Amino acid sequence: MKDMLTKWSSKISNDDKMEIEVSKWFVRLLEDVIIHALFGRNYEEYGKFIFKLQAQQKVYATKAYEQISIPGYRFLPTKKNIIAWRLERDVRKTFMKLIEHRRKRLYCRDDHDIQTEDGPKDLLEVMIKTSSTNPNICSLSTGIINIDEIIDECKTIFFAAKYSTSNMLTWTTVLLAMNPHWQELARDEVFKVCGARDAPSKDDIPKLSTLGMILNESLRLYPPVAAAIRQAKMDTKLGGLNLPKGTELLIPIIGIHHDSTLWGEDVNEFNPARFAHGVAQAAKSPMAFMPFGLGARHCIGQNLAIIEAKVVMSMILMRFSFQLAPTYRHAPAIRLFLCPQHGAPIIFQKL
Ligand code: HEM
Repeated sequence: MKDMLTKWSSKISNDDKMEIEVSKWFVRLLEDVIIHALFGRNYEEYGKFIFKLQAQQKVYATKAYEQISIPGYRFLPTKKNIIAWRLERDVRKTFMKLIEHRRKRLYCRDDHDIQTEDGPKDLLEVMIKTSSTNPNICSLSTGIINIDEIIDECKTIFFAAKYSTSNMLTWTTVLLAMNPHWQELARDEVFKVCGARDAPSKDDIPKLSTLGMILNESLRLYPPVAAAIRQAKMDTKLGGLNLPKGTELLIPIIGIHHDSTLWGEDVNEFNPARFAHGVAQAAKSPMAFMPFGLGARHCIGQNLAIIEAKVVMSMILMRFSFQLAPTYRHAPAIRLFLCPQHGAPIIFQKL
């Protein structure tokens, strides 16, 4: 993070202003955070390679999402499908290599000792330890989860964590650029809570309540994940609806967040104060706010995402004031995730 801000500062000479397209920077920042949290420092190369492959996958997935879906089409060996299948194979192979390497380092040394008695250092280590009930057996199939499940979890986290959190940061920066009053309130709070520290400490994070309200309002107006999907596992009665087993439901998170019967007449306005008394009091229903989904399968990364966003936004607010660039065009679009279609050019000035 400090690296990114130093680069921004060096682009701005003296008290000049500088235009920065923030969405690209936030994506790169999130890649670093995820690689370190999931794999640890030594696996940067693998991580970067997987991100490169997934970025290509996203292009194909977005195109497929925007096209009319013809049943069975995805199984045909068209040029696009062949490329998509190859990318999927390569992602899997790279994860497999990485997990194998890590597992060997953990358990399969010559002396067959467990390498460390310490607690797990990152998420991958947690999963590897869960996958093997007997660490002296060099296998990933004796435990609660197997290698295919570990790979699937890694794929989801790599993809979901990067684009969702970077979009939240982008929209929050755009909204604070559009609303200088709230930008000022957030900055005042950051200085008051963090004092002379150049980044918030672990104890500062929960005290940044205005910033928390701003992040919630940003997630309400521009939820990075615009909808969730559920399938009825059995014949179900839901309110007045009878849902036969197998029925798929699309829960329109973005629609619920913009429903004036739940949020009031100012539903389309940026008003973080609506969250002043907590999420449950912000709307007519305590379930109306669902940027991370609801229920047993809600997002596992919710707390991490909010901590990341508080750290990033407060470090920016400490150093710069910012406003929208004249080239900014407001055009939210769903490209798998809800993002600004033409990017987010912002003008930064050193404080
Ligand atoms: C602003 C950031 C984020 C948003 C808006 C977001 C949103 C969501 C949503 C809406 C779901 C689906 C929940 C449902 O179906 O009910 C989900 C699932 C998930 N998210 Fe996130 N997410 C974010 C960040 C993260 C991060 C940082 C991670 C990982 C470190 C993560 C990992 C996951 C995983 C693994 C699932 C699947 C959970 C399951 O199926 O049990 N997400 N997220």
